[in-house]
Amino acid sequence: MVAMMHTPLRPTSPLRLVDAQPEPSSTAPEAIIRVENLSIVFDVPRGEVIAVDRVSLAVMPGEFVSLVGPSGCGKSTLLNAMAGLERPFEGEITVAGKPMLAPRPDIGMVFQQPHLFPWKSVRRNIAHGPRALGKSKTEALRIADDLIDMIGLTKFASAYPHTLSGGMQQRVAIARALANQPRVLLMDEPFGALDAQTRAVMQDNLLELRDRINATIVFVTHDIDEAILLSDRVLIMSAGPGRILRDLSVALPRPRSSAILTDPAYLALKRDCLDLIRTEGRKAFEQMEAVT
Ligand SMILES: Nc1ncnc2c1ncn2[C@@H]1O[C@H](COP(=O)(O)OP(=O)(O)OP(=O)(O)O)[C@@H](O)[C@H]1O
Repeated sequence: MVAMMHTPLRPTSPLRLVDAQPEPSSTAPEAIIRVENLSIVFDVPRGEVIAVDRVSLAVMPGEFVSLVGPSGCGKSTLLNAMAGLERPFEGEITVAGKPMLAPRPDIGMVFQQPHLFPWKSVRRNIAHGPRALGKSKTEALRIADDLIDMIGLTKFASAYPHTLSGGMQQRVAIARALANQPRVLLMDEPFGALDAQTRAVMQDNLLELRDRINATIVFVTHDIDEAILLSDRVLIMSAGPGRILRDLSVALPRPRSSAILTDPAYLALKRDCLDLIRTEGRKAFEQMEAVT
């Protein structure tokens, strides 16, 4: 297990969710991720799907932002675009001041499946990125060893992926994404394939890791508990075409633990979020039915 090193990011404040930004967030000058008027349209046999529709958002350095919304509302498409994986698009995406036109080593990505190299040990999976970026073997392995320590898998450094549990593999995938010391970590339902118990442990691990690496994280999830527990802000997306419906600031003190999940105030806020998502989900379903 990862050593506990909690640094409260914000002063203790009452439990509440509030609208994060009364003004368009894209006006913030020091954002590390800036999305301006982004639209992404896919050609499909029946015409076009507007996956993302004129979305603007900004993420500050060190922020943890979750994207939630009904299935098919464009969360993954938006995240992929931030990773430079989705072209062409209309609008503009800049990360650390540079336009996102292709994947970059300063932006790490973690998917629902770990996608590890099956023929490489844990250590070499994690060392792969630094090696590819020209680090010496010694340096790359040193980086890998530090991260293996951080994710609590020291005993498994020489193990091969197929011998690890799903949660352990996903920890390796996160370490591999961190090996290039990304300024931004993009995570697409990284715990979506895990059982509930492993998922809860992984959420705790990520909270601890995040305090240690201080990376900016954008996190896609279907799970509103997960979003509120982990995030500084939760962006709720609307059904197709994909738009940001609400931008909610999670004013919960850090360090956080799953104990907050039973707090009555938290539960009331969760209910508000779920109502919004349910309404959007119904709309998405009705739209799908109308098309098919
Ligand atoms: N490569 C593609 N070609 C055609 N349509 C696509 C493509 N990728 C996504 N879409 C469509 O774009 C819309 C948004 O998809 P996306 O995967 O981004 O949604 P999502 O919110 O991440 O969904 P889920 O929560 O189910 O993963 C959907 O209607 C989807 O069918």
